[in-house]
Amino acid sequence: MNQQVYYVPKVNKEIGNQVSDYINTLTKPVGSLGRLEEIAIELAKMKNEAFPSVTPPGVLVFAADHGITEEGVSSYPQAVTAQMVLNFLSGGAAINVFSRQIGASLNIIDIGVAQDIEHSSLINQKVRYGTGNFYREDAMTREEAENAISVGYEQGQDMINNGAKCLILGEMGIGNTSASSAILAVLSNSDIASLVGTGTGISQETLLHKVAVIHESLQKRNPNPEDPIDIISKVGGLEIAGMTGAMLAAASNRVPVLLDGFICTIAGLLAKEISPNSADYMIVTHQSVEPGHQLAISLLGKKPILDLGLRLGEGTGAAIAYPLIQSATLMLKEMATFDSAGVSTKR
Ligand SMILES: O=C(O)c1ccc[n+]([C@@H]2O[C@H](COP(=O)([O-])O)[C@@H](O)[C@H]2O)c1
Ligand SMILES: Cc1cc2nc[nH]c2cc1C
Repeated sequence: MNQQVYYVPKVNKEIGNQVSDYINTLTKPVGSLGRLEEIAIELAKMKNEAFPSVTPPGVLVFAADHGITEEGVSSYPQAVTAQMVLNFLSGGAAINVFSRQIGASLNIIDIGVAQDIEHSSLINQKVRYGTGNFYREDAMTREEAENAISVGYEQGQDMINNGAKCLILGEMGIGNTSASSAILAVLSNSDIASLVGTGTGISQETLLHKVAVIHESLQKRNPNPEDPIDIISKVGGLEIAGMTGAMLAAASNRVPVLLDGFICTIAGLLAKEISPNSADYMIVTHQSVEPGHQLAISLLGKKPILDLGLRLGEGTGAAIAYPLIQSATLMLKEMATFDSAGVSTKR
């Protein structure tokens, strides 16, 4: 296997206990800020700081194409990936709107779009022109899978070096719910039919076809469940591997990562396979409509914050949840304690 090693420190449980005690001294009934209190404690453990900050956030959107689209598994043509990249670059996509709303820098990375795109703001890190159609051939070579992870790692590191205090990861790739479902079936040893969803919105008839295509592909490709690089190279996606790499960079730097929907969470599972401690730096921001998402979240050992019926991708759900995570940090930093405010704790 000879896989590259990514060092990720353990989170600091001790500081988590201290912050938990401190939260109980703030001017509110004990436990009354519910999930926000848990998030504040998690952030403190990740950052090894009593008063962690997540401001400013940095958003990375990885775009790539999927050869499996040749099998008719998506309701949109492959060309939409490149068209949406241009839309991201001109500021009109949902992730542009929400990134502006939360004051985030937004980087768009072409890690494997099937056509050349010329734009001064595009980060061109194309590993190859889309994946191979995994119904007929491997999605990519092992080397390409490793390169895509390295590209993601470098992009994550750059965003952190430029001052991002948390990373929001998103993707764009027509066909990537098929790749993600295939990866999840391998990692969870589950029946593919229970995981596959309608992605961008296919009919029930096409859904049955999608299940059959992925089922047969898995039999033909037979990825090794113990080897995440093998899984990526057989049935994966370049943008998925890119997000995995960015998550490893964040975790190595003790920077929290806000996970978006189904595809992003699958990248999280791969990062956890590569470096188990990395999962401790991930926050699952929402529950996507894709049926496999619930299983993926539970394999990460997480609870989603929001359930808004989202199925867009691009990092949008994570950007929408960001203000709540910021609220958790501001609660810690700005609320008065009973002592300092002269408020009584007992009747
Ligand atoms: O994030 C999600 O949970 C999600 C669920 C369904 C679809 N998507 C987006 O839709 C595209 C993949 O859908 P599909 O049907 O082409 O496999 C891809 O660009 C994703 O960003 C995203
Ligand atoms: C229009 C469109 C926008 C998207 N953003 C993420 N995935 C997408 C898929 C489509 C089809």
